[in-house]
Amino acid sequence: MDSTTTALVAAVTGAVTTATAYAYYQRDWLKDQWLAFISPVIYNFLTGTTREQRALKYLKEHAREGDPDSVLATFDEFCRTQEWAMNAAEEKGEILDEIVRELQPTTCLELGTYCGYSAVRIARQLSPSARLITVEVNPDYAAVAREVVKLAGLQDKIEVINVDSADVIRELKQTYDVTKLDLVFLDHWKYLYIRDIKIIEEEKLLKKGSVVFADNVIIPGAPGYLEYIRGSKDYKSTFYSVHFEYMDDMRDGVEKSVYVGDE
Ligand SMILES: C[S@@+](CC[C@H](N)C(=O)[O-])C[C@H]1O[C@@H](n2cnc3c(N)ncnc32)[C@H](O)[C@@H]1O
Repeated sequence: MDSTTTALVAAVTGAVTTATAYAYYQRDWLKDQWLAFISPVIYNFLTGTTREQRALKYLKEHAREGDPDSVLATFDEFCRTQEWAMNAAEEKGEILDEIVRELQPTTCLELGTYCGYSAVRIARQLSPSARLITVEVNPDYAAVAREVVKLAGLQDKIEVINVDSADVIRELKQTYDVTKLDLVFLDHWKYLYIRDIKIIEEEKLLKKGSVVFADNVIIPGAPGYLEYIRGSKDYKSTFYSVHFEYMDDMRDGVEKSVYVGDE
């Protein structure tokens, strides 16, 4: 072998070894990317359906109609055994459950419905006179969410609105007959948390004791949100370190902020 060939073989061997070592050490990350983003695209292409449609089909086949707990457990099962989906999932869901149990909210707003998992989670614990308005900008997701809500038997408690969150917040008082919000769940696109909490404040929708609960403040993170909410004298915030949805090897965080400002 001449010196050029030797150098080439050494470079290729080095590159392959480095790539293999990198893939080995990043195997959890690679597995997560595969589950969350790559495999759905392939399944969608092969089946002509979307992950959300497949989830709905699974729920209709396996969950007990009119039983929110069964719908949630079946959705968790789908995400753990079939395909990953961006639901708040069990661990964050239990924190949300505790907030709803303690707060006993009358009027709740969720930004980011997706397939309705967290909406069902919240609404199943609401008192008969309470309601949840949940906002989803994607019409396909909103359509699936309405079916999931119906399957859980919660259609009288949950209103799924298919509009951009900012537009709904500005219309809450006029169009949706909301005076104040007891609970706000921020779970839409993360860069919008800061925009929308400011609109909620401008619209004077919070009262003393209202809770703003924000998901995914670490992964992927909500730019500017934590700095804003923790730096404001109007909130008392608590951070919870939790696992990222359905990924037991990845840590995320949620932030609960109690409004203590002027009404
Ligand atoms: C993480 S998912 C929500 C998951 C859901 N809360 C659950 O746990 O079941 C985020 C959703 O927010 C929606 N979204 C993003 N930007 C939005 C906006 N400006 N207004 C309403 N929905 C939005 C996305 O389409 C997506 O379905």
